[in-house]
Amino acid sequence: MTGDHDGTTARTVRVLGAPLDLGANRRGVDMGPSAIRYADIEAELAAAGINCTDAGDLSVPRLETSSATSGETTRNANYLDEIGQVTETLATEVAGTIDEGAVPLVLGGDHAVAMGSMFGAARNAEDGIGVIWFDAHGDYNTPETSPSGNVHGMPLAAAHGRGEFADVEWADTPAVSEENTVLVGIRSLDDEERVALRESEATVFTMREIDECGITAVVEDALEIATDGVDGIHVSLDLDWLDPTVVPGVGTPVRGGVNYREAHAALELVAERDRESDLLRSIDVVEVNPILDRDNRTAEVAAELAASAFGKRIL
Ligand SMILES: NC(=[NH2+])NCCC[C@H](N)C(=O)O
Ligand SMILES: [Mn+2]
Ligand SMILES: [Mn+2]
Repeated sequence: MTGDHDGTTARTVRVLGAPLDLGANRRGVDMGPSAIRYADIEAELAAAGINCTDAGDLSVPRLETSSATSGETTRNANYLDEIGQVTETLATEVAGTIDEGAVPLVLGGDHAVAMGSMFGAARNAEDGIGVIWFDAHGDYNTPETSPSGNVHGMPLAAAHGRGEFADVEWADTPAVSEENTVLVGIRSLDDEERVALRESEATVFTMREIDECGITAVVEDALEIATDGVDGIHVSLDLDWLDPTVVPGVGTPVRGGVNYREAHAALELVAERDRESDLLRSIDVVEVNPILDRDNRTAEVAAELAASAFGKRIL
């Protein structure tokens, strides 16, 4: 558990910028942390009654100066070694933040940063952690199955130690419990990724389940499954979870996503459950690409959703 907290004692949040873009094949996502700060995440969190400190950005190798040639060192997982250097540092920061009794809010960067967040969140979690993965994509490829070689399509499979990731010690995170992993809002899977997800013990709520049961019922179920028997959960929010009409600034948009209110409803439920039972260990908010955005809209939505996850309410 991450400390006592009954709704009156506010959470302390530590913002960690992770401007990584080596996991995606479209540049610009490295500017995500700046854009989300520009959207005034601190004011949004203050409105949620949150004490917030900003630890700045991790240093990240630049593509321009990187000596790695994609694919050569690690088969079909571009820049995997460089990404590992970043996520190892991030994991240490995340674990340290949790030790201090604060909640790390990781601002991506591409979704590969979640490997570091989960690794750090799982450290010192005796009973393991659950994960709720809000995304259009499964991010369940491995180097063997990925059609793109982009590591941002692999972080969840990496945490579960699938395929080649079983031998990557900074990625494989046994304390991330597969049966406590829940994906929500999925609508784009590659063929082999679909097979891998079906085989896994993770629960997948696709857009179809949201259509049928509504976002509230789905997220309540997700919280139930993710928190069962573990020390807490990591929440990973890929902005492409939302419909591209709401968030134009993402690199891999997929139509048919959740709308603005559904997204808030989901994260408000996370906050509500956290108030009751103190389950939130860490959050990441990823894949905001300001180059593709319009008027910083996607970063604003990212900041607002983070505030909802930490308890900002309408009334
Ligand atoms: N975090 C993301 N936006 N992931 C997109 C992944 C897209 C595709 N499934 C791939 O593996 O290349
Ligand atoms: Mn995605
Ligand atoms: Mn993703």
